[in-house]
Amino acid sequence: MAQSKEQRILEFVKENAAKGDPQSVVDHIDKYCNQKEWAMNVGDEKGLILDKVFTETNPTTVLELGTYCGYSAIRMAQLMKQGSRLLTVESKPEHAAVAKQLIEFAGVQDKVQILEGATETIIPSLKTKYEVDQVDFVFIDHFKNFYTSDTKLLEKCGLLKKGSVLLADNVVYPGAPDFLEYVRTSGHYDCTNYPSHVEYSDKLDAMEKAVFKGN
Ligand SMILES: O=c1[nH]cnc2c(O)cc(-c3ccc(F)cc3)c(Cl)c12
Ligand SMILES: [Mg+2]
Repeated sequence: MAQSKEQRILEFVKENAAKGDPQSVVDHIDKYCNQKEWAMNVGDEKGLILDKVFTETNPTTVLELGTYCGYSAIRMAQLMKQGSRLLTVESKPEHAAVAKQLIEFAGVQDKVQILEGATETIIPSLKTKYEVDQVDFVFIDHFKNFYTSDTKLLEKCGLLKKGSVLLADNVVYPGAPDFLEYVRTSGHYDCTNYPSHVEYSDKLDAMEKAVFKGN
């Protein structure tokens, strides 16, 4: 079986990064994806926006939609306070397998739980199966077609509280126009746009922060 790009990223990190050092893992993923093969990690430029919004929120319960290789999960885990937890949802088993190994190599496995499956199936099970009450921070970075439906599902399942922060990647490229329309016009969110660029590229992109105002 030929090695996948994600497996090559994992191998590069294991051979070059410092084990147990999340920032070293993040830096080496960026180094590989800048110099060798592009990959859809949030990256260093948008990663700084993620860090800033995450730190401002200082969340206890974090949900990520779209794990991929675990880059943003590792980035967030190193900023998380004692006793907080990150649940990250990944639909592709081969991506979840690489993410699990990178998260363990980084030493943040005690804070991060990977949930394999479709978001529309997992979100309704968070309260009962994963003992989640409400989420303080949601990083949306899976597929643009599911941004709006998953946001509405989070609302319907009572997972958002006044002040819960949604941060969505790629709202310009590949783009999530219906999501922007929804959060900006529904009346349930206070929105902020953060212009940036596609990871490891000069293509324009942006992230959108949407703070839930309560029901
Ligand atoms: O599918 C994605 N999910 C989560 N994040 C993504 C991302 O950050 C970037 C891209 C992307 C951008 C430009 C390009 F030329 C090819 C791919 C995708 Cl496609 C995703
Ligand atoms: Mg993305």
